[in-house]
Amino acid sequence: MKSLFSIAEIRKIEHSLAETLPPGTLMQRAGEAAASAARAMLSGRKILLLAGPGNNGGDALEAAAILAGPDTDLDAEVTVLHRPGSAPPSPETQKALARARASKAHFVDALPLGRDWSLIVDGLFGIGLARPIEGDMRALVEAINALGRPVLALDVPSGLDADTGAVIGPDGVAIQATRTITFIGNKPGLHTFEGRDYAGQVQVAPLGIDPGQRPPAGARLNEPALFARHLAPRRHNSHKGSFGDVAVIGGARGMAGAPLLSARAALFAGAGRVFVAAIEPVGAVDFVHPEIMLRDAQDFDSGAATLVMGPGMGDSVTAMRVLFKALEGKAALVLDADALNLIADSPDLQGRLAQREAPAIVTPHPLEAARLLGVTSAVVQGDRLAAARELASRLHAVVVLKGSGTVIADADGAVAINPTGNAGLATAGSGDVLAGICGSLLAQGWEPREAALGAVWVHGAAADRLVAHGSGPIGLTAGELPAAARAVLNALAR
Ligand SMILES: NC(=O)C1=CN([C@@H]2O[C@H](COP(=O)(O)OP(=O)(O)OC[C@H]3O[C@@H](n4cnc5c(N)ncnc54)[C@H](O)[C@@H]3O)[C@@H](O)[C@H]2O)[C@@H](O)CC1
Ligand SMILES: Nc1ncnc2c1ncn2[C@@H]1O[C@H](COP(=O)(O)OP(=O)(O)O)[C@@H](O)[C@H]1O
Ligand SMILES: [K+]
Repeated sequence: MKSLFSIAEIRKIEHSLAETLPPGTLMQRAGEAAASAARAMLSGRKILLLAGPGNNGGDALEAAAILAGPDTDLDAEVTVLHRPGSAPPSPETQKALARARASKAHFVDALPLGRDWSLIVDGLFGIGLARPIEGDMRALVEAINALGRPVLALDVPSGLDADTGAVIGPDGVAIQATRTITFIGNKPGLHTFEGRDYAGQVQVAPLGIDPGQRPPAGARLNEPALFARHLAPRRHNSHKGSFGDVAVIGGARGMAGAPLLSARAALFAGAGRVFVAAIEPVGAVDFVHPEIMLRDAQDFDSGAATLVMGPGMGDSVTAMRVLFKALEGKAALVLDADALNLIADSPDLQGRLAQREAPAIVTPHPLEAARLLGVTSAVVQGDRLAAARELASRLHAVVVLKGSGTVIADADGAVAINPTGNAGLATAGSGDVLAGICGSLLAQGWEPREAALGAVWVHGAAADRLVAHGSGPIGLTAGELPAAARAVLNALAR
């Protein structure tokens, strides 16, 4: 189980352990884990450790004491840049400092000239960062980032909020790490918003704490185990009616491509029959995928189909009418793009959505989520988990808050962050593909939460697969995603 612990949850674990473990045990273990991670990353002889005023600095000092200590077989030059604060350090940090001072580590007060560090270890601030990094600490962070050397961050890159993945700001700075070794448990902020860029590869050091001893975490990383039960082999004796119908409703004038992308994705993700009911009909057939049945949204009877509403739908009277009808009906719904903007403008439609009994998945990007919540997109991004939770509870739906580290939340408060995907997805139409996959899995009988988790995971993995084969991230197109998603789904099913 890939748990993600908030700062408050980690502090609670720390408090309960303090009663049973001798003082300083956790810091010693953190220092040992940090020293082995540093050795594994090291290619060269010069290590610089940055030690800040708190216990994160203590971890770095422990690591320095080990790397340059009497028992080391490491042939390296260890330099420590120690920045104590005005308040006295904790007793365990004082001990770590004494051990580091007694080692062969060389202490400096300012960043030495030269850029030939083989590795820089960031122990400036961890989960105790209380305000933006300012003054000479800020200058130090900027100077370290400008060096462009490999950086191992301890617990969390200094300056990053471990809960939200936001650089603590306004206009804040954070250490740009190559790798982050995070202690006790994994943390949400390392995996969403700016977190993935700042943390680099994330490694968890449990510090000898049995995962079973930790209380349940409030969030987790998405993984196939969360939805794999729906990937059972298909029965030989099945027919197109066995895998559900999807109808994509959208496509205002000039926006015909959006519902077609959704429909293709629904088809490639395994739905039995796929329709496009267009607001502004474009033609009789999709010549690339003649399997898709094209209809006119005005007089379309969707029957029992799962509806994917919104791709390129616009805000015309017709769009409003079909949305209203869908909210009145009993079909499972995926609401995306313009459908979300129409709902954001109408408290009545929001109320209707919240009161429906049939499943609904809503797939806002941060601006659409902001409109639905009546805040700015900066507020949404400032705490993506909270925004997704709030929206799921208000709309009584599964919420997929898109972006780097997509957040999936349900009305019961369960939250997951998705680890797949890459910046190649930052291209027009990739959201339409995601909505189509969501609809397809719903139509095939997946539970809404699992359909959302599965669709987001597969969509990201499809993009990762395309990048691995050289078709991205530069120039990856949304139209390539459905076939890659199909390959990912079949690989998972095997
Ligand atoms: N929680 C635990 O059980 C463990 C914690 N450990 C380490 O301890 C860290 C947390 O330690 P702390 O609570 O001491 O917190 P930090 O070391 O993250 O920093 C807190 C210190 O920085 C100061 N400070 C905060 N924001 C500042 C700013 N913007 N500018 C200047 N000074 C600022 C505070 O006044 C305080 O002195 C973790 O991230 C981890 O690295 C480890 O030793 C392992 C076990
Ligand atoms: N940098 C990124 N890393 C991972 N996923 C991303 C990134 N940028 C965008 N995405 C994903 O791409 C999709 C974009 O959807 P959206 O913003 O609705 O675009 P559009 O409406 O043009 O299709 C979402 O699934 C989003 O999570
Ligand atoms: K740090």
